[in-house]
Amino acid sequence: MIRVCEIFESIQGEGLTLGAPSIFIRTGKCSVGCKFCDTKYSWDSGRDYTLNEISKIVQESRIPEVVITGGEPLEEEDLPELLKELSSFSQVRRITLETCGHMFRELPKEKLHLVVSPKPPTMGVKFPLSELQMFLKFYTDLELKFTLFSEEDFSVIKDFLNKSKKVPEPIVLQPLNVPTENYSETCKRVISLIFSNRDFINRYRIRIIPQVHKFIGVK
Ligand SMILES: Nc1nc2[nH]cc(C(=O)O)c2c(=O)[nH]1
Ligand code: SF4
Ligand SMILES: [Mg+2]
Repeated sequence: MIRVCEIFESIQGEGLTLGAPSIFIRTGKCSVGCKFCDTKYSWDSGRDYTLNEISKIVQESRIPEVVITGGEPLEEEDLPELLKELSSFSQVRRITLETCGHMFRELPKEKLHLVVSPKPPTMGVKFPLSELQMFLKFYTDLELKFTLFSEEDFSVIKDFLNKSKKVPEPIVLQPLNVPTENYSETCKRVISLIFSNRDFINRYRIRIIPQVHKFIGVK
C-alpha cells in the first residue's frame, strides 16, 4: 500500500528534467515540517492505494515520465515495490523520485532518477549533511536540487559542496517560493546573489531553475 494524496498530469516544472510531460504521484505523508512547505495539504492526507491501482492509472495515462513526489515518498514503506512494478512497464521511460533527503534508503535503481532536494535554513529544519553523503555514495543517477531564499541558505549549500569530494553536476539551484515575497522578486534576488559569487559559478556547473509551473499557474 502507498498513501496517495493526489495523482495528476502536468509538465515537470522543476530541475534538470524540466518540461517533460509527466504523471505525478504525490504521496500523502511527511513528518519533516518545513516552515514554507508549498504542499502542507500532503502532510497527512489521501488514502492507501494498492500497487495495482497506481499501476493501472499510470498505464492508462500512456505517459512515459513518472514523477513520485510528496509529501515525503521515502516515508512510504512499500516504495521499493512500487518502483519495481513501475519500472517493469515498457511504457515507463524514467521514474523521477523527489526527496528532501532527511532519511537515507537503498531503493531499486532501475530507471530511477533520484532528486535530492534538501531544505535550507529558511525552512526551519535540519540540513541533512550526513544523509546527503550516503545518497551521493549509493545512487548513480542523482540530481542535487538546492532550494534557497537567503544568503544564509546559500552559505549552507556552499559549505556542504566544499566538504563533499565528488558531486553530480549540473547542480540545480531553485529559488524558494515563500508567501511573504513575490516569486518573481525572489528569483531576481537569488539570481543576483549567485552572480555575486564568481568563484562559485566557476567552480561548479550550475543551473538556476525556478519552479516553472508556478509561473505558468498549473499544478
Ligand atoms: N509541475 C510540477 N512539477 C513539479 N516537479 C516537482 C514537483 C513537486 O511538488 O515535487 C512538482 C509539482 O508540484 N508540479
Ligand atoms: S519535506 Fe517537502 S513535503 Fe515535507 S514539509 Fe518539507 S517541503 Fe513539505
Ligand atoms: Mg511542488
